[in-house]
Amino acid sequence: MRIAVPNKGRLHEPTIDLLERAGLHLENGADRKLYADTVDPDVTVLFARAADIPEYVADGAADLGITGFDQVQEARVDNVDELLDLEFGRCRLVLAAPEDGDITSVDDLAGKIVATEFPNITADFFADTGVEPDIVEVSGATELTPHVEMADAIVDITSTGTTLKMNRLAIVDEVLSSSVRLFGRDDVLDDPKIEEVRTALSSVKHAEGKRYLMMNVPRTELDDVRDVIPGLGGPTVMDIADETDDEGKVAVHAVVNETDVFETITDVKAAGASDILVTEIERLVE
Ligand SMILES: Nc1ncnc2c1ncn2[C@@H]1O[C@H](COP(=O)(O)OP(=O)(O)OP(=O)(O)O)[C@@H](O)[C@H]1O
Ligand SMILES: O=P(O)(O)OC[C@H]1O[C@H](OP(=O)(O)OP(=O)(O)O)[C@H](O)[C@@H]1O
Ligand SMILES: [Mg+2]
Repeated sequence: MRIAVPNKGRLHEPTIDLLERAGLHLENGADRKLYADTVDPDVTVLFARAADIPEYVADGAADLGITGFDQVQEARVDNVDELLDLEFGRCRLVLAAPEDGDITSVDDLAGKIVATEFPNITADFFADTGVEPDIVEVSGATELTPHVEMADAIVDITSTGTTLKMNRLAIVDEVLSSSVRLFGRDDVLDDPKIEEVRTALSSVKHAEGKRYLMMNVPRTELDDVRDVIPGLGGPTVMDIADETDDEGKVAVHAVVNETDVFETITDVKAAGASDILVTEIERLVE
């Protein structure tokens, strides 16, 4: 089974990092190589441009792909299904025009020119509005085009808004909201290996922002401690195998949201817990 992932750019590192955390460690993958083996002999990773990945999957060069939702939409592939939102690479495709110009709404673009790296998404967006500007495809530096009279407006990616601001462009409308997705070709989705990979990746996402809390609690205080743990489901309670432990303590383990850890420690301590340990969680398979 082959997974196509971005070969460079901003999505490359976080994608490799995610595969590694999911246990799909890459092997024999030197810089500039086009593919790498993984610890799983059935899984190979292909490196391709973020924009080409949907085609790779649709055509059968790869079975699974990881790239931005914007790229999947732009490729207009109809034989791939989304399997998981990986929740990084968040950005928006927006319609933007010069801050001090005449274009302040979609309607102002009738008969005008819009430049974009995403002509298909842009065409679909305008088809829904009934306004039909000319769409000019560019391959980068889209923000420049309104200032050199190539276009009246642009459809481009924004996340922090810095690039738009630097180029004195204002958002007119939102076209699409994107993040990185795992997707697969529909004729291979029954393969159990696909579910294995999906589960491994989603277990990393589930573990994000969670901590594992362990503590010892006198049996007599167990109910009080249990009451103050905001766990995912109830905490796990285990006997401590210690014959000399005449107090009768138990070990309590719980998965807690990172944001609740500080308060929970204070609360369980006050309720009688001791020897409290907090650890990170690599993966959480639900
Ligand atoms: N500023 C951004 N913030 C968040 N995500 C972004 C941003 N720019 C691009 N992305 C996401 O990354 C994907 C790949 O972007 P792009 O093709 O521009 O590659 P890149 O990482 O910029 O590398 P390069 O442009 O050097 O090839 C986009 O389709 C989008 O999903
Ligand atoms: O809202 P911002 O945080 O400023 O991000 C938006 C910019 O990010 C992307 O460019 P990128 O940095 O990938 O450069 P590129 O044009 O070389 O792809 C995108 O094409 C925008 O220009
Ligand atoms: Mg880019």
